[in-house]
Amino acid sequence: MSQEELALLAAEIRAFLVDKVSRTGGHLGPNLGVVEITLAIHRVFDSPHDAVLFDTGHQSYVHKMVTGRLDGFDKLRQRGGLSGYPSRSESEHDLVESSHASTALSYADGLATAFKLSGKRRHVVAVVGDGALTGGMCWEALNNIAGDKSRPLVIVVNDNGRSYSPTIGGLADHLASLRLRPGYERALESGKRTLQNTPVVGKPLYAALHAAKRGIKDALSPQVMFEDLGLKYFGPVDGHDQQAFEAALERAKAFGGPVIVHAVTQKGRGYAPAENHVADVMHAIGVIDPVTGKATKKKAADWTGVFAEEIVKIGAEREDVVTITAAMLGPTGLAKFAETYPGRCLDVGIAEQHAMTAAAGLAMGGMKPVFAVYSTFLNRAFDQLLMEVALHKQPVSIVLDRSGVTGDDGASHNGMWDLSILGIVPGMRVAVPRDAVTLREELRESVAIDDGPSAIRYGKGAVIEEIPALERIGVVDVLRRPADGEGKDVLLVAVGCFAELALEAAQRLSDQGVGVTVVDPRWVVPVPTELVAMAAEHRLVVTVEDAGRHGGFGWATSAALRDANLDVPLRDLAIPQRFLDHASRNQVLAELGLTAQDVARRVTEWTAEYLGEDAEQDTPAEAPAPQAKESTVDKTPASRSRKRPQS
Ligand SMILES: Cc1ncc(C[n+]2csc(CCOP(=O)(O)OP(=O)(O)O)c2C)c(N)n1
Ligand SMILES: CC(=O)[C@@H](O)[C@H](O)COP(=O)(O)O
Ligand SMILES: [Mg+2]
Repeated sequence: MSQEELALLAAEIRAFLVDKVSRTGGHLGPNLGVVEITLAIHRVFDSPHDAVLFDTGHQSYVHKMVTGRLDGFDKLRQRGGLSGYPSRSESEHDLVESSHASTALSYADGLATAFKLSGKRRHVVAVVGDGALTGGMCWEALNNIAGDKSRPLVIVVNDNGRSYSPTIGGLADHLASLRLRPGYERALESGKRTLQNTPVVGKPLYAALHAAKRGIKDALSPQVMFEDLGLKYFGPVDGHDQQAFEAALERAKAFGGPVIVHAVTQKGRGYAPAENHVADVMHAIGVIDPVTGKATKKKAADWTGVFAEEIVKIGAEREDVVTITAAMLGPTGLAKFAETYPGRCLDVGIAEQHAMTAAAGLAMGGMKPVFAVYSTFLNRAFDQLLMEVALHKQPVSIVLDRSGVTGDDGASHNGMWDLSILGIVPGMRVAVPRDAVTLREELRESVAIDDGPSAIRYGKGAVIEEIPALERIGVVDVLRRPADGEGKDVLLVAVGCFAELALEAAQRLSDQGVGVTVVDPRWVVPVPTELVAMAAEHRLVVTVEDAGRHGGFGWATSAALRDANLDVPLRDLAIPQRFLDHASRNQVLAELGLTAQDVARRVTEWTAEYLGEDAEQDTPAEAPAPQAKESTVDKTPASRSRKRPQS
């Protein structure tokens, strides 16, 4: 294609992105910014012979378009449709299922070594954003990449100055300084003239400052920074100037060793509503009107919003409260806090590990840190939580957003591992609110804890204002008791947002004559002792949670019942231990059998199995086959729960 044709193609791609992503939702801003660099990479390199990697992968839509997946965009991020990230099952051009940031350079280092060892002459090209580059893994990788200069490895730094919000920290300042370089040169020049012409200061000071110039330049120039690491650096290049960027890539390719090509791009490029979107230049959108860029559906009150409001109130009451985000100020609900209390909200970049240990340091220094993070990204900071926070009994509050099934972002973004990993941290306490009222309450309870770590977890989407309790016993809320004339057949333990589902299931069961008590444990780690006592009064315990089954709440409760020598049978409904395909949250939950109808159906089956014929009921006709995982732990043939004799 000629340069004119390429410019037309870029414009067509942008129009296509706006048209499709406005209908499905997805990562619009990042993809509008990488049109030219993606085309250039595919023109200069030979994918899939050459390995092309996108860090995080949310900016791989254009790559998908030019590798034969144009038709898939009608169902982007929907069940059975294109993934929102590179996907190995979709194309041989996708090498990794990226989506957790800052991994591409490590993959690239490994691939380049593998190609070298197997004698293959294949280039590796990794595109990494300025945001992703704030993650520690990138620097571990750069250190190793620079250690072997014989491998053809091209790192494209896609520098748009933003993660969601402007990228922060020393590295970001380094990159930003480049754009200001003419000003920097002029400042140096004028400083030089002023000093030379000032008789009192005179030549010695000028000489000293001149000697320091190299130091100043080091501090301001990313070129020096990368070259000091031993990496060849080309740039900065205008990442929207296709010809210039291709020329830089050709040079990088010819160089033959590890090289950084620094592309300056504009996130949201070419679509005014994105370019003018102050908060995050449409990093990730829902369905919008493509003309105005406005959301077509009114947003219901959500969990993040409730947290956002309450933490601002808590911040007013306690000056020691300091919040932390790993580059997700808006999405985790901390933007208002940061605005209200400047200096008391730390955006540390995509650096969850650092965030956790910095939180420990803040707590040691007398502050009350509140680290708000998506549940799936907590995985990154597990060791820091275990060793730096928990071992030192530091009162860090962790606020886990997007817990449980999130759906459309696919396997990596479901927050289904948090209870499993938090459950093994000594001294850890975890609350799971069921509604907005308990979220506010449990957040305050967490912030009040001063002798160790605690977490509060909630999911994606709308929140109910209040699901009232009949009574609180210890920390446990009783939401429903068996109707008059019904026995204490089933203790249905609903974790967090599943309270509503459990109440509906209980009503279905009551209609069949099964007596159900529904409780919300509120604090799920450790398992409340009151809950164990309640279990002893019932004939069957069923737990239902929006969390991974292995090591989840049902798992832990089962162990607690065993420890108490209780023989009451327990069945747990939770997310099975497998990676879940992308689809809407409700579709995924339905596929897992985590709906009120399915829960009622399973409990009906179990009551027949465990409670004998007196409780046997017909299975509701309309219920589909359930697939949620349940355990067989504590399955006893006894028709009554009983205290096991002490031995
Ligand atoms: C470990 C991890 N933490 C947080 C995120 C959430 N996240 C996704 S994209 C993004 C910003 C990425 O910025 P950058 O790499 O500069 O890419 P851009 O969107 O600007 O192109 C963040 C924080 C993530 N994907 N992985
Ligand atoms: C790429 C990434 O990790 C985030 O952008 C994520 O897709 C955001 O998800 P939410 O839309 O749930 O905030
Ligand atoms: Mg960026």
